[in-house]
Amino acid sequence: MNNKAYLTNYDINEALDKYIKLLNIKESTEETETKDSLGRISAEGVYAKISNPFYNCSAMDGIAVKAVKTHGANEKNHIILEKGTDYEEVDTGDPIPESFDAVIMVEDIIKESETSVKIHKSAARWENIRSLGEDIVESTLIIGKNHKIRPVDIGAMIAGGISKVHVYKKPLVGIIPTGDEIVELNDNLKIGDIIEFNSKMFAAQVNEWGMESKVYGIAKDKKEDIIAALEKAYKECDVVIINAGSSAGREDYTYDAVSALGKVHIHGIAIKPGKPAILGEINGKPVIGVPGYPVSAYFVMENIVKPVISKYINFFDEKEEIEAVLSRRVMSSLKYLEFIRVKIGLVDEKYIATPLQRGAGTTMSLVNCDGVLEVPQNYEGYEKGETVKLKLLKTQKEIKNTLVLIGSHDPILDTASDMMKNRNFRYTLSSAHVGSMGGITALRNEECHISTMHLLDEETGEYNIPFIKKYIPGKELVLIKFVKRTQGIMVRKDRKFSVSSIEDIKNNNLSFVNRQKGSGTRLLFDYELKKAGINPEEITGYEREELTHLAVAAAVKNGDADCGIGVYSAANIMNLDFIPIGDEHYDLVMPVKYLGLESFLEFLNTIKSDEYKKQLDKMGGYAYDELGKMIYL
Ligand SMILES: Nc1nc2c(c(=O)[nH]1)N[C@H]1C(S)=C(S)[C@@H](COP(=O)(O)OP(=O)(O)OC[C@H]3O[C@@H](n4cnc5c(N)ncnc54)[C@H](O)[C@@H]3O)O[C@H]1N2
Ligand code: MOO
Repeated sequence: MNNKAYLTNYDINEALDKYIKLLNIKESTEETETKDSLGRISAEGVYAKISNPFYNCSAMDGIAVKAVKTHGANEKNHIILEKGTDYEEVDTGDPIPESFDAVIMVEDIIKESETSVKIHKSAARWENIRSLGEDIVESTLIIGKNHKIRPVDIGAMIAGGISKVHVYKKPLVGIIPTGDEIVELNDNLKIGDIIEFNSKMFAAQVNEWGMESKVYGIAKDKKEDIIAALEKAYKECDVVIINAGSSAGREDYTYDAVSALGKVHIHGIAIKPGKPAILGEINGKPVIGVPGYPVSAYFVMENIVKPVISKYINFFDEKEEIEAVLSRRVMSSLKYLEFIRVKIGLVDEKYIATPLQRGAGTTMSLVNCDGVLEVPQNYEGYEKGETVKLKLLKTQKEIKNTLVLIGSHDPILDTASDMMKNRNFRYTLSSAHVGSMGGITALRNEECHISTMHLLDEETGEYNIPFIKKYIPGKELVLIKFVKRTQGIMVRKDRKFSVSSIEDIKNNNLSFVNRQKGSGTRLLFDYELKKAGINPEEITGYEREELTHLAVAAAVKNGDADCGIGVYSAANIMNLDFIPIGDEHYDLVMPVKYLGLESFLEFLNTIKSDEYKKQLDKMGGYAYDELGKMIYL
């Protein structure tokens, strides 16, 4: 260990202010073809060189006339005009021949001969003429400075005679992934390898911000190697990002490498995730150490790297903000500004935000989140039900078109979600897997549109309805039959033990992986244990919990446990053997008031389709003879 272990805890805004002042970034500009300038930022106001139109021209197909010659024409009194002296034929956009000052539309004339027409309506001066500069007058401002150029701006600039435009030069951002265990994605991965993907995400972010990126090869965790990579990159690029090695470990050399070639201004910022970020400089160029964990890395890129390097182009798109009601309490450390990923649903005209996993290594939480809640430093957090401001990572329209499902997990939800998008890209199914009882709670608290559950009432042998009546009384709900599915014991095909029943798990002392409390599968397992007269303590691994059928199957496949309980399809997907223990009802429940939601109708049509049922057959272990049947509760 070394002296870097003590990081500072700089307020992010103070850190940015200080760093940006020290760097004193000077933007540079270049000329680009106007037609290629989409998304670039204008470095000066653009003024029209010519007017548009730059001569008086006809706005319609017809004839150019002298207005005075048409006066007196009406339905009763037709006037005859002679070609050449009284009129000339013109098409839309044609210049108005000299001495003419109005245009009559072709629909309003009657041809008398090849050289004469009859009119029954007089024309006012300048009628149907686009006069010089009607659209753009020479010397007027088309777009201002520091403006992100859009397709319409390109059109207007070219109409105004601007073939080239001054824009800020895109900074070239060099990205260096580091680490001995980091490898490019390949077909021969071994235990201990970490797939390199951060640099690809960074490059895409930089491109999205309107800048250029260059990803370097992976530098090994050796000080000399990192210094060599950094030296090359800073000479070739305007900005350098070094990924990982930012904290205080034995092999974290970013700090030393930046110090060897330049200076570290700040190491350690009061944000979570992302605290070990390093803000340094080599010869006036920003060199930023971004933490290795992908989620930390994402937030450091968006909240530190982006505002700093946007100084090269004097612009960045800010994320849209909305207000939402929190569905759970959010606790946060007083020490940091915390970025919390949230799922957002529009339920009953109100945005509801549900916090997602907080781990810094959970890339999927970034994929699945719709927005970010920032809990300021010195804040303990927010209470459930509080209205908070969120930064959106999706559009409000996308959120509006999302059916929010919270409840029990089954792989057929992924299939439905995928198929629904395929049928109509506008609608999305967002499902959060919190178990059947979690689904009941979400329905009761109005956090979701729809829930999935499989809850067996031991007394009556009936599924789901007794639980809904007990836990969500007084709400108008509808139960929609989904599937009957087979649950069973999942085991590896190459097992060296025998198992044909729940009793065998105990008798053969097999290690087990369980589902979380509140999940229907957990209740089923407990029910089966009780029936067999087995005490949970007699099951090795009873306390180890996974959140989904697939996670249980993966643990069994990986050899972390001998067996687990789940649905047939999960065993099938993971190529495991399956010993059935019984069938159960996996149903949908929703408030009646959502039956008309467009996203729900799309979902319902999807799961009722032949294509979907074919897919269920392929996955195996599902019966769907009642699918879609509605029972009003
Ligand atoms: N003793 C301490 N340990 C850690 C501290 C600390 O303060 N004291 N801070 C933790 C925090 S917070 C973070 S964040 C990480 C920062 O880690 P580093 O920046 O030093 O990065 P590494 O340890 O080298 O890597 C961490 C982790 O990141 C993933 N990774 C790295 N590079 C890539 C890449 N190019 N593509 C994809 N994923 C990558 C990988 O999973 C590494 O294991 O340190 C904590 N530890
Ligand atoms: O700062 Mo680390 O970035 O909390 O995960």
